[in-house]
Amino acid sequence: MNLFQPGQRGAGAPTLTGRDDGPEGEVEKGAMEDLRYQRIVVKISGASLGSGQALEPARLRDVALSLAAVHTMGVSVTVVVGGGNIFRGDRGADWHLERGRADTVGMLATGINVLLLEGLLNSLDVPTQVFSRGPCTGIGRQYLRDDVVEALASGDTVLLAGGMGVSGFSTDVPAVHAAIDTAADAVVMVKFGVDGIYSADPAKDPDAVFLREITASAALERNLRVMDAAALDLARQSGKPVHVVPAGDMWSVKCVIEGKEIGSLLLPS
Ligand SMILES: Nc1ncnc2c1ncn2[C@@H]1O[C@H](COP(=O)(O)OP(=O)(O)O)[C@@H](O)[C@H]1O
Ligand SMILES: O=c1ccn([C@@H]2O[C@H](COP(=O)(O)OP(=O)(O)O)[C@@H](O)[C@H]2O)c(=O)[nH]1
Repeated sequence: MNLFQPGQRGAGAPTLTGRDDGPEGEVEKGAMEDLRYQRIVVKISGASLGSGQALEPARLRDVALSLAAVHTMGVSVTVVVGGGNIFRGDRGADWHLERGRADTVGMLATGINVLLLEGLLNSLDVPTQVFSRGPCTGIGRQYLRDDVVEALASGDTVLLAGGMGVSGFSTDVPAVHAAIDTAADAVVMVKFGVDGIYSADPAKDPDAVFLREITASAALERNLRVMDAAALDLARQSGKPVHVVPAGDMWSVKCVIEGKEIGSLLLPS
């Protein structure tokens, strides 16, 4: 078992292109045909934005730098941001909230994260457009597929707030959904506290075994909880590959795009 800690490899003072991070930090623009993917959806788990705390500026900056590096490569990116660092619907009972209301709070939390991430990306000269659903409506523009596709075509990085905009989902679902909507090649899920998919939750089962690849059907059958079942099923149906990579390696998304072996691959079938 190999659980990464956030910031493990991002501790230096990375440049926009990540050139200070050794060979895997090098980013060259212009060789698009050499890249594994040219259009992706990145799901950022809220917990990645603050190790231990809800939000840490240094963690947000690492995430923004990693997305800036991907933008520099010329890759088209839609970013779906979670809210679990601030609030999750399944915590509602602690706050005497019924589930629907608690999910509304969770969706609003994704909006806070998106606004902060947008600010950091803009400070790095990454052009962004924010789209939103449900209770986050008013942050950026309403999510409309054609507008999102147009924003990506203009070269802007798209940020999505509010998940699907309705109760009962995690933000893993809108990540796969956005990949379908934007005809993305793949989804990259940046997960906190884990470096990929395991045979069981490695935080609970010391005998959990790392799985380099697994099909979505097998993950569903084995009830693996690295993402929610609805997202697994959507990945299976849509044929979109989903990479699960560690938040603790700030260049993990770039590594996936470059075709390097990192994390686990959920194969659609
Ligand atoms: N089969 C599994 N493989 C990997 N991680 C798993 C698995 N089942 C559950 N997990 C948990 O999923 C978490 C990552 O999901 P993430 O969305 O980042 O966190 P959260 O669900 O807390 O928001 C890890 O911290 C890990 O403990
Ligand atoms: O379409 C959605 C997406 C999210 N949520 C709520 O928002 C919370 C935060 O999202 P998520 O748990 O996916 O955040 P992450 O764990 O990825 O940070 C969830 O727990 C849900 O309560 C929701 O109700 N509908």
